[in-house]
Amino acid sequence: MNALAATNRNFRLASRLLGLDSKLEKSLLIPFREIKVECTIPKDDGTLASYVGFRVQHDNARGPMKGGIRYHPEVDPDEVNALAQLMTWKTAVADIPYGGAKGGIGCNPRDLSKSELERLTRVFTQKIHDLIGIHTDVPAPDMGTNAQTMAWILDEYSKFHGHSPAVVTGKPIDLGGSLGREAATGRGVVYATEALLAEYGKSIKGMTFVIQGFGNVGSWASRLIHEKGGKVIAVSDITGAVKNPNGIDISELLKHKEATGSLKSFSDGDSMDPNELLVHECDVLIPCALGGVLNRENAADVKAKFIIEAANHPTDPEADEVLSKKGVIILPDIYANAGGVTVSYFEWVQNIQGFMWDEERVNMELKKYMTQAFHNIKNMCQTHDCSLRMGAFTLGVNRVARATILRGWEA
Ligand SMILES: NC(=O)C1=CN([C@@H]2O[C@H](COP(=O)(O)OP(=O)(O)OC[C@H]3O[C@@H](n4cnc5c(N)ncnc54)[C@H](O)[C@@H]3O)[C@@H](O)[C@H]2O)C=CC1
Ligand SMILES: O=C(O)CCC(=O)C(=O)O
Repeated sequence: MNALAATNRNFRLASRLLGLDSKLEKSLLIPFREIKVECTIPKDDGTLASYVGFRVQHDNARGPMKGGIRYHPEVDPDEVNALAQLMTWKTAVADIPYGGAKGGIGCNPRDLSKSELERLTRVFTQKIHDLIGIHTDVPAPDMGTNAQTMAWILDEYSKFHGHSPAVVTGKPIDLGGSLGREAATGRGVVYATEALLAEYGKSIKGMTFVIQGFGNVGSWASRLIHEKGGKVIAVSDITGAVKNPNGIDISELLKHKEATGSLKSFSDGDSMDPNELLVHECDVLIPCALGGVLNRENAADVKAKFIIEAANHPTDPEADEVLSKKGVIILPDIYANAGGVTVSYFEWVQNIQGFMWDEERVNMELKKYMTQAFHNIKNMCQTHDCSLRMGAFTLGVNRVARATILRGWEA
């Protein structure tokens, strides 16, 4: 099932649990606006190359639309649509005053030089600058993009609209970024994991973790879990996978990756088949890379007791069913990875106030939001006698539905 069909399915299940009116259900599913633009840039060798960029603005009932921009070869309209919709429910679950959006460009950032990436980002911004804005749609980083990408968007956008730091979040600190934003998604994953494990009388210390993806989210989650005494026994990224049953020294792995650009040939662990990683024996599995990685092909073989969805949409509905039957507890993406957008919200607030918070305050507020959201999800699980995924979906969808009705949807 593709990402959009899966997301629509989860939304509809939540809508039925909430007893939403069918016309409202339909209106909440249809995106506010879908943008598709052609971006042609000169490559460094003087030839021209064309790429397709997307921005899907899903819903703005609760506030400006918010969500990352992804650079990846598999970016397609359905996936961006699904990810935009997930942002709508995610911002509502986190209870931050935003709607949902997502963007992407179908390209492989690893094949582009820094100056080619800059040109591509600037052309994309030129095509969408009239449709984004501080109070309409605020982009941020996602897979394949980072603080530098946001700096280029800010610069290009500001040529048309004047200096506007709050138009993007996840910016470099020197351009108005927030302390703590870079680590925020991984840190939020850790707070979410702690909240979940506490329900089972467990804590991170001493438990074994397997982590897929060692980019922004995966590396920060690994680092913080390692610092809290968790044993990260296997990690993978696009370059390969490494395991060590005694626990990988994450600071050494970070240094190795920095020096070689790869997880290969790490001396403090053995290399392993990346396909084996998701079914490796562990207490907690944390996918931090692509969507759809847990599917009908591998779900039955998963050995983890807990899955924390740091990636967006890592588990397709078929796998969800198999894993639930096996008793695996899944903490859903629209909650587990909400730490990133929550600190993006703090960044936007700081830009609008023209006042910078210290990192301690950012992390303390993040913990408060993540803990509160977990308790709200649990309440929904009790009310509707449902899984954590449906608890999160009913929480998010209900808040968006209420805002939509209050704004006069029936008029
Ligand atoms: N950056 C953020 O603040 C947020 C990111 N997310 C989600 O977290 C996930 C990761 O995002 P980032 O860390 O920002 O991206 P990133 O681009 O910094 O890192 C992605 C990582 O995934 C790895 N990867 C790619 N293909 C892989 C494969 N086939 N097998 C194993 N590893 C593979 C890459 O090598 C890299 O280590 C995505 O699903 C994203 O949507 C969710 C919320 C916020
Ligand atoms: O920080 C943000 O605004 C969005 C992060 C994002 O794209 C996500 O949560 O999937």
